[in-house]
Amino acid sequence: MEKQRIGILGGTFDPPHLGHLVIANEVLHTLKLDQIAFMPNQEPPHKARKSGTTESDRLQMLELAIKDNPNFAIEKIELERQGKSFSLDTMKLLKDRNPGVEYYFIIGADMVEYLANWHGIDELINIVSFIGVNRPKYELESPYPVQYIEIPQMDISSTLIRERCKKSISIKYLLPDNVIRYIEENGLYES
Ligand SMILES: Nc1ncnc2c1ncn2[C@@H]1O[C@H](COP(=O)(O)OP(=O)(O)OP(=O)(O)O)[C@@H](O)[C@H]1O
Ligand SMILES: O=C(O)c1ccc[n+]([C@@H]2O[C@H](COP(=O)([O-])O)[C@@H](O)[C@H]2O)c1
Repeated sequence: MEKQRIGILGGTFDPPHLGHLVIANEVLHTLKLDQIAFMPNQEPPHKARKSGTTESDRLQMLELAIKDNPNFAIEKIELERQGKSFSLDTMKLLKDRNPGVEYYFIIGADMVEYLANWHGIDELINIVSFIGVNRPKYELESPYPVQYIEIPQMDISSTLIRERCKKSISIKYLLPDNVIRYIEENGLYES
């Protein structure tokens, strides 16, 4: 039987935005994958989260963001354990749980540049295939094996959205309307 092929888009998703959705869709179709699993981390290994949102906020926003796409799913494995979410630990666990699945780990160019600093990267590259996508202001170059996929450039980040909310600047069209409603109804990112 052929292995199932799943793309993992790991992230903090604080909040999820159109950049994430476009990446997922482009990689899904270019590589003809069976599914893209959005994988929210518990605690990002390389940056501090100061936005004040809860794990439940991030998860609910992600659920809203992907709900109309049958090829998108959420992988909650990193929310099951406390502490920094090192991708090596996660992917070993996922491979053990699902030996019949081939995993493609999708990263933006900022993470491609940072790959040398990932915990246990030399082991991780033997477990997953890395897929790199372009992102404005970052180079798509790495000494590690990364397959590059060209996507429409989008200079959108969660940081930009949080900053705009703080200054009461419109975030319309940068992320799905139902996620914007969640942010407004729950007063996220206001201070
Ligand atoms: N606009 C974008 N273009 C390309 N890749 C992106 C884009 N936004 C996010 N990514 C990639 O998606 C993954 C998850 O990103 P993350 O959830 O940290 O969003 P972010 O916008 O980078 O967040 P923050 O601004 O809070 O650092 C990372 O691999 C990141 O490189
Ligand atoms: O394992 C690591 O050392 C490591 C270092 C930096 C980032 N990552 C993972 O890369 C993904 C994108 O990170 P982020 O913070 O941009 O959302 C997310 O799944 C992180 O857990 C993993």
